Formats: sequence, C-alpha cells, structure tokens
Amino acid sequence: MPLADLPIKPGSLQIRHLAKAYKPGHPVLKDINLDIDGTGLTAIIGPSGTGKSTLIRCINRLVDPSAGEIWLSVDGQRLDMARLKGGALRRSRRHIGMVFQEYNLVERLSVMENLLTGRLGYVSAWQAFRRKFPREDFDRAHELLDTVGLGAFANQRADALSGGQRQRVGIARALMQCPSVMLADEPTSSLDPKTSVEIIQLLREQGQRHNIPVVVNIHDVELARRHADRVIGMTGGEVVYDGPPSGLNGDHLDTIYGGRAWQQ
Ligand SMILES: Nc1ncnc2c1ncn2[C@@H]1O[C@H](COP(=O)(O)OP(=O)(O)OP(=O)(O)O)[C@@H](O)[C@H]1O
Repeated sequence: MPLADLPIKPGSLQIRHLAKAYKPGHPVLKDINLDIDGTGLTAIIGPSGTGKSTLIRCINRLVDPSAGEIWLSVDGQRLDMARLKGGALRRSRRHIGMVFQEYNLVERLSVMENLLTGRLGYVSAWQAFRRKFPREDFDRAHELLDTVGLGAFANQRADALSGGQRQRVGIARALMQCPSVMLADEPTSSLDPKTSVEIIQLLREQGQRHNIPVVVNIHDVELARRHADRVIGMTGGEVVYDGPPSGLNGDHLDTIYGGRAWQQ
C-alpha cells in the first residue's frame, strides 16, 4: 500500500452547546450542536460575520470557546477539545488537519520543507531544529505531492507557486499530520472560480481517500451546492439548515442570507 494511504485513523466530531463571545454579552456562536463523521465534505455557508470561521477555529482551539463541548473521537479515544490545555492540547491538535484561506506557507522554504512542517508535532524539537526528519516522512511527502498533482514541485520555493498550487501544498501539509479530521477555513476565497472548484474537489477526494471527514467554510453557495455532501447554513451564530445540498431551497437561503435582494 502506498505510504500516502497508510497511517490515518478516521475520526469524528460531536459538538454540544458550543458558544463563543469575544466580548461579554455579544455571542458570536449560540448553542451549536453538530455531529460530523464519515467521509463526506461538509460545507458551512452563511453571511459574513456569522461565526463560520469562529466555529472552525473553536474546533482546533485557535479560538477558546466560551461554553460547550467539542468531542473529537479517534481510535476509540474521546477528547474534549474545548477543555484540553498545554501538551494534551498540542498532541490532540495533530489529529486535526487545518487548511487556511491564505495558505500559511513559509514562503522562503521549498514545497518539501513546507510539507515537513506538518510533521513538527511528531519529531523532537532537536530533530526539527536540525531538519532531521525520518526517511518515511520524505517518502510520504513525495507521495502526497503526487496525489495533489505537485509531484514535480518538491524543490520549488513556495513563493514561486500560484495560489492554487499553494493551496495544494497547504492540503498536502495538513495530510502529512495524518489527521483524523480536516478543517478548511475559506480555502477558496483567494482563488479564481475554476481553481476553487479544483481545490474543493481535491479536499473531497482526499477525505474519501483517507477515510476522514472534511469540513469547509465557504462563501460560494453554488460551490457548496455542487460539491458538498452536506451543507450547514448559519446565520447570527446559529445553525439554521443542516442537510443535503439537494434540500437547500430558496426559503432556506432567505433565512440564511436574509432575503433575496442580494441575488438580483
Ligand atoms: N479575534 C476576534 N476578536 C473579536 N471579535 C472577533 C474576533 N474574530 C471574529 N470576531 C467577530 O466575530 C464575528 C464572527 O466572525 P467570523 O470571522 O467567525 O465570521 P465569518 O462568518 O467567518 O465571517 P466571514 O465570512 O466574513 O469570514 C464577527 O462579528 C467578527 O468581527
């Protein structure tokens, strides 16, 4: 079996009564309850400022929730991401692969070096400092680069890549972690429409290939409708639609986006 397919253990998320207020009395997320598992791509849609990024960032604890539970299950183990601290939080984050809107690559490093940063949670600080990664990490990185279509770019500097290529590197780097769940925070917002479709399809394919759920924040309703397996519609910090793309109708979009004037 190719190394790129080997060690990932599928995970699931159970979110219960999740709330977040950056300022007391001004809730951004209000009582979010979601179960996310399986292998499909879940798209979170909703107007700007409705809390989509905050939700994604609470799951991997880039943002601290104000209340609620975020249970990450991996290999029979259940971890409440909302409560973990210190080393336990760092270790549990390895199970969550994160893809960002602005790629978050180290621009002056090569594609290969960027991928290897996905292994930093697994090697010692001394190994990382000396860039002494095990042979398997290099082999896995090469295979993942092939699967995201960048097999010939391992030694290219990240700042020489297009936006779409950078996002492919971002996806491969997240997969280097052997994540049990993948999260992507507006991964297509900086890309043209064709590249956006390719990136969403790639995220979905990689989720299926590695047998893990993928959760993506997205502004483009049509992209979500065409390529997601499940759509979560949010407005005002609450989930107002949760179901298949085929069930999302004009009334739901009215509720999510507040009327139809924006469509004309
Ligand atoms: N670090 C922060 N400190 C204070 N307020 C914040 C912070 N991050 C986000 N907010 C506020 O929380 C609300 C929700 O923001 P969030 O980025 O989660 O929404 P979003 O739905 O992802 O929006 P967009 O689609 O525009 O990215 C907004 O009012 C935003 O100003």
